Amino acid sequence: MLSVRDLRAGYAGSTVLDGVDLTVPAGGVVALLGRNGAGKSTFVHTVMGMLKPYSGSIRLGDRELAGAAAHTVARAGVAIVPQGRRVFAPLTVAENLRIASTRGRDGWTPERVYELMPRLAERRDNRGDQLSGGEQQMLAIGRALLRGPRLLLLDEPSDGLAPAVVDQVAELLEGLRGEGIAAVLVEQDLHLAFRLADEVAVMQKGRIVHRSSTADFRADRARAHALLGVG
Ligand SMILES: Nc1ncnc2c1ncn2[C@@H]1O[C@H](COP(=O)(O)OP(=O)(O)OP(=O)(O)O)[C@@H](O)[C@H]1O
Repeated sequence: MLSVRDLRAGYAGSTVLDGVDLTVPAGGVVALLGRNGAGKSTFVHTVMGMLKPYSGSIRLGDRELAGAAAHTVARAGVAIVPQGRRVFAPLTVAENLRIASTRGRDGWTPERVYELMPRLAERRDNRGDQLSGGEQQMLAIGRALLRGPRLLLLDEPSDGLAPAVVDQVAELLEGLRGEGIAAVLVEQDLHLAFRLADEVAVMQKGRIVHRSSTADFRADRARAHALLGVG
């Protein structure tokens, strides 16, 4: 589904991604873990076409996307839920969803998003900046779904949310499992990552240094500690 090979990218000539190899099977969820500054956000931005790679390959199915502009990558079926959520603050929930759903691909409509997230339906006339952090996160996910993605890039969906709200976001993302949407989940919250992901990839200094099933990763606490500095 997603197949990234020897991807190199960075900022103004500096190298952050130093030869990343990562595959995500159709419908599979891979948690991308790693310490601060490892290059996880840079990776999702590069896959999304927001940052042009220096070299390497990003294939979605049989389509090469390395170097393509973000709107081309989006049309190919990739959607991002960016870190910090980035909903349009002056627009209402309904307006935020409407501008994201110009194509209504794969049957995703605002009504279907409201069914999945009843809280958003209740808040449909509230402005983006009147929403709680959790509601903003749900709106950001709803906006991404309206693109009808085959691959969802989630950059720290738990960031800044209270544990109870993280739980709601987790339930929402679990509810998407049957949709066959593949996902790369960048996450510092290991409980959330383990709950949602089938597989774990660990990035260190712009390279993938470990890849295993989530179950295997969880079973080896010493290795998790060595890779992530956590117990
Ligand atoms: N816009 C930018 N311009 C220049 N350097 C950047 C930019 N964004 C990130 N970097 C640098 O790239 C490196 C990787 O950052 P990145 O945000 O990809 O890491 P990360 O693994 O997502 O970290 P975190 O877990 O803290 O979000 C860091 O050294 C960072 O300072």
